[in-house]
Amino acid sequence: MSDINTYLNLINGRWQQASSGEVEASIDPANRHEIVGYVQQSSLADLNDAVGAAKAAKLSWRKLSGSARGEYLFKAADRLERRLDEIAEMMTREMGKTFPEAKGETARGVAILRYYAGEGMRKTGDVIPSTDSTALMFTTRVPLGVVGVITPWNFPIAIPIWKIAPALIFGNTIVFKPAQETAITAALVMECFHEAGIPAGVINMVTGQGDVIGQGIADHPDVQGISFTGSDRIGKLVGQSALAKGAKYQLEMGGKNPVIVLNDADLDLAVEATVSGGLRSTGQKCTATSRVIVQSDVYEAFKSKLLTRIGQIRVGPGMDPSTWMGPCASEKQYHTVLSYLAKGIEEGATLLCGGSKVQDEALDAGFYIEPTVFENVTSAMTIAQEEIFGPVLALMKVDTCEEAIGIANDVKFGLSASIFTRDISNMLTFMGDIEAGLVRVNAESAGVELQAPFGGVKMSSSGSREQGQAAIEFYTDVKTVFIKS
Ligand SMILES: NC(=O)C1=CN([C@@H]2O[C@H](COP(=O)(O)OP(=O)(O)OC[C@H]3O[C@@H](n4cnc5c(N)ncnc54)[C@H](OP(=O)(O)O)[C@@H]3O)[C@@H](O)[C@H]2O)C=CC1
Ligand SMILES: O=C(O)CCC(=O)C(=O)O
Repeated sequence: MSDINTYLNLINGRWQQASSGEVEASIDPANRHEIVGYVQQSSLADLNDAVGAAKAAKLSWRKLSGSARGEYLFKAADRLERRLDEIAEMMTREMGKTFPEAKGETARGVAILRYYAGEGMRKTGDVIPSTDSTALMFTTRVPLGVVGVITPWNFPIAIPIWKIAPALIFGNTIVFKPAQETAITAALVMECFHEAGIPAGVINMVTGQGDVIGQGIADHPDVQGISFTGSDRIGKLVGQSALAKGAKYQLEMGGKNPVIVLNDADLDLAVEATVSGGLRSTGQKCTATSRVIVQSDVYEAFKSKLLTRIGQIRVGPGMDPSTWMGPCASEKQYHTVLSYLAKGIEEGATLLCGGSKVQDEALDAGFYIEPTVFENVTSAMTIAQEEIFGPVLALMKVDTCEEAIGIANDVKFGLSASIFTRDISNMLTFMGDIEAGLVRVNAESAGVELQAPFGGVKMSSSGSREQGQAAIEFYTDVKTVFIKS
């Protein structure tokens, strides 16, 4: 283990080993024999210490002015920006995303920190006229207290920061449990907060198994709010635990996002957006395109352009500048995707390209899957219903816009959806009838802007919104104040 770094928990301002003394290797998905580093395999004792530290720090943190809290976020943003290449490279080595995408995500983390640093100077309430003319009535906002942040591996910087930054600026303290697959990247982000001089206990990170540390956060009586992104299966467990103890919770749980291509669409634009939305990050985005619903007159032309474009994709290690698409993030994810490919074939979908691991000896040690397109996919099939989280597109042919929207809505998820058309009435019908939190017209299904509300409907979300001004709704409680002179 001598040349490979070991990363520690951050508890009460100190870097600490897990009390179990156990560590876990983080593996490079581009080469399963490469250990990127070791992370702590923590126990509930470590989690209790972290929650205790966050609880002890919460009063002095909430008593600071918003602008004073914002200063720490500005400093953390500066640190992250200075270390952008180094931290982005770690992300690529830990979870396989290409280096340009990892740099883009790290830069997004910097921008999110600065956005919320500025929020510390903005209004937190309204004056409401009372029926009593001698009274002053207004609303103000108070923090929840200790907030638990549980995050996945697919956006190891952006997702933690878009939860942590608003939680901090509105006066909460944090216990953060990143996905174990990307716990080193998370530790480097924590270093940026630590180097920014954030007071001890305000932000704590404990790494370890989800069913121990994540579930422990969800169950802990001193954690008053939980923000979770991940699978719908685990999201439900987190929501039930939070509800049982009376904590506020927020769940973001993925999608089965459709792109509709109508007869009057700009096909080149639609193809480019389908490829980018479906296959960037190896399809591992909750906003990724997975169903492509195409109107019959342009179906063959669209299919042919799509297959030509996909044929040009170069799969390889994320650090290789010629790579367009990297490996799946982990062995578990790789096997999950392979099992969906087998299921698609078994249930009668027709394979147009891809369909298996990449057949290239040079890539044998990595978790590489070919970009895959199925056609003759029906809504009854598993690959049209479940989130695959891999480089897989399902083509579905329809006759009308209404039929397309009906199929698009025929899933339990409702995160993002896009349509390609030049017809304003089709755009308006889509905007009104599609069951999705993010509606995109002539643009890919992925692509979230930090200043706009983000979240879904149905099983994609617990109903609240993240990012932008919407974040204040989750990370604070409203107090209505009535003062009589
Ligand atoms: N909406 C999205 O953006 C994402 C969706 N997914 C979907 O989920 C599938 C599985 O991915 P996976 O990584 O296993 O997602 P999970 O939902 O298992 O993991 C998300 C986070 O929750 C933690 N966790 C695991 N078990 C519990 C628990 N009982 N209580 C609280 N927290 C827990 C995980 O920890 P740890 O992993 O360290 O054990 C991780 O930090 C993917 O194939 C994809 O379909 C996955 C990631 C992101
Ligand atoms: O599309 C994006 O940029 C964000 C996607 C996302 O939040 C996710 O995959 O979890």
